[in-house]
Amino acid sequence: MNILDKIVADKKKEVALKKSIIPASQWEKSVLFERNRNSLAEALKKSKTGIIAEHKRRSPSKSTINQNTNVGQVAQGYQKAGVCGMSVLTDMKYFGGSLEDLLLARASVDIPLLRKEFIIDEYQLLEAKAHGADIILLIAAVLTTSEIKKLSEFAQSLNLDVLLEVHNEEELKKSIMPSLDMLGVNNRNLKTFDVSLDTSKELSLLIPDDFVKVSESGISSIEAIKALKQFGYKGFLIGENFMKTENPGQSATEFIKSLEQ
Ligand SMILES: O=C(O)c1ccccc1NCC(=O)[C@H](O)[C@H](O)COP(=O)(O)O
Repeated sequence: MNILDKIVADKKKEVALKKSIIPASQWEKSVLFERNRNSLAEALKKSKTGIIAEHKRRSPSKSTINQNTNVGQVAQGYQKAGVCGMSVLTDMKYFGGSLEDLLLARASVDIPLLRKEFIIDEYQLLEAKAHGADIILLIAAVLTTSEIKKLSEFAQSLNLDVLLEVHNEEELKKSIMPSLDMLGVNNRNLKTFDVSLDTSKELSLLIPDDFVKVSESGISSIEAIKALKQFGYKGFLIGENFMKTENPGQSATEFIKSLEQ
């Protein structure tokens, strides 16, 4: 079993347990359910820099990155830096995140917030909405075409942006549909952890122009972003490069300043 299979197997058990404890109807009572989304897709279309900064304490590929974070402070630092949006990992077992992290980030900033999670069930979309997310992630490697359709249409009915993530041509071909707002190419193979920015470059030509293109993972230099922009990318998801420093917000500020020069 590869790591992605393990994560998804654990996630299925976690979601089943949560559903047995907290009914979906409970999430619909959250005051955040009435909140209008702050669209990441729209922010990226207007932005010159396109940075989406992630809150990531640890990961299967890198183990501990930054255990001593205050998610509210990190969110404020990212907002002050001028990022287009923030990604908040909510998986506890493999990434040390939680839905509370998402809620604390929401309480601290107005920028678009992505719930970074392994979504397999509509219940998780209700949780995302109830904890202040503006965007949800769907990972093509773990979903069928009909699951992507069902989940993305449900997300849109909840007024959430949908970022669909692919890593190869097969995943891309099975996923393209009108209920997606952004297409993300993950440069990291989630089964082997190999990272190559060439993945974004190679797949870019196959992504229809009507989707906002996002390049994800392994990005740590201004040069890499300039090169990816040539391939039509408008968004750049960066986690470890900011989170491994003592002050992720400050690191994002310096990065964005260099990008603007
Ligand atoms: O980051 C991992 O090791 C990982 C392993 C298995 C599944 C997902 C994983 N990461 C999720 C992400 O996509 C990244 O956190 C995100 O793109 C930021 O990547 P980076 O800038 O390389 O931290």
